[in-house]
Amino acid sequence: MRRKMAAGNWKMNGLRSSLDELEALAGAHPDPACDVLICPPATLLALAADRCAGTAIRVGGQTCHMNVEGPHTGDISAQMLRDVGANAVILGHSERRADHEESSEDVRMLAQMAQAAGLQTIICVGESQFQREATNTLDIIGAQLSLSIPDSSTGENLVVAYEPIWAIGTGQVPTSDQIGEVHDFIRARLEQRFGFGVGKSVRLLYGGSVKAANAQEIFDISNVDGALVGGASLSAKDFSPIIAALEAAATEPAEG
Ligand SMILES: O=C[C@H](O)COP(=O)(O)O
Repeated sequence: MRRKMAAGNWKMNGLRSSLDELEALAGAHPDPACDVLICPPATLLALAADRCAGTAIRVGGQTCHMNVEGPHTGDISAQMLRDVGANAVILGHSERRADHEESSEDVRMLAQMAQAAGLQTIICVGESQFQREATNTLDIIGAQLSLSIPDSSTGENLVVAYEPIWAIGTGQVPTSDQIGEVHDFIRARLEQRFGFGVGKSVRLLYGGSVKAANAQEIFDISNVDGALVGGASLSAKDFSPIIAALEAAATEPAEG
């Protein structure tokens, strides 16, 4: 049975005072029935790792560079993330793909480096509103999966997050059927490429306007193993009920 995962992406939010939220979260979930990961901005990563030491919360980066070190002003390598205590890194988020023109080929190289450095890679895929309306969603997701995910992936070092771009930060959430269709498709593609064992063991997260109010319904969907949460992960008050909903789902038999 796949262990569920609640991942928080703080994006470009958070000052040192925000780290108090981690203590509140750790206090509310001392022994969670799911993985809990927080990905703060790089400025807070080392501090967050220190604050989370001895708790069930793990920390991760939001991207990394494809080289180990060198003349790349402003960039951070996977080894550097690992060095400050990160266990994971989000790669290929649609905001990175749009703001920094990261292609799926770029994402695959970043993921190779990150996996080689011992980081779990959360690789994001998702369609735009335009692509969904043109009924191209599965073609887009299929291409992103095959180009972004490296051959070095395993059930331990790969997590895939399905994040429809039109649902991110908008309050617009796909229907359960829409989420289920894409998650089932991703599962089938992973099984096809990596074999049944590995394909079945990779966790699939849904991301896009997940809140306490809709979490349970989303976690009941086939092949949804957790969530990648943006806005609602910024405070323990908002993230804690999402984790609780996932813990409740973790006690039910896995589907898919
Ligand atoms: O990485 C997280 C996602 O982009 C979702 O963000 P959101 O929960 O604020 O919609």
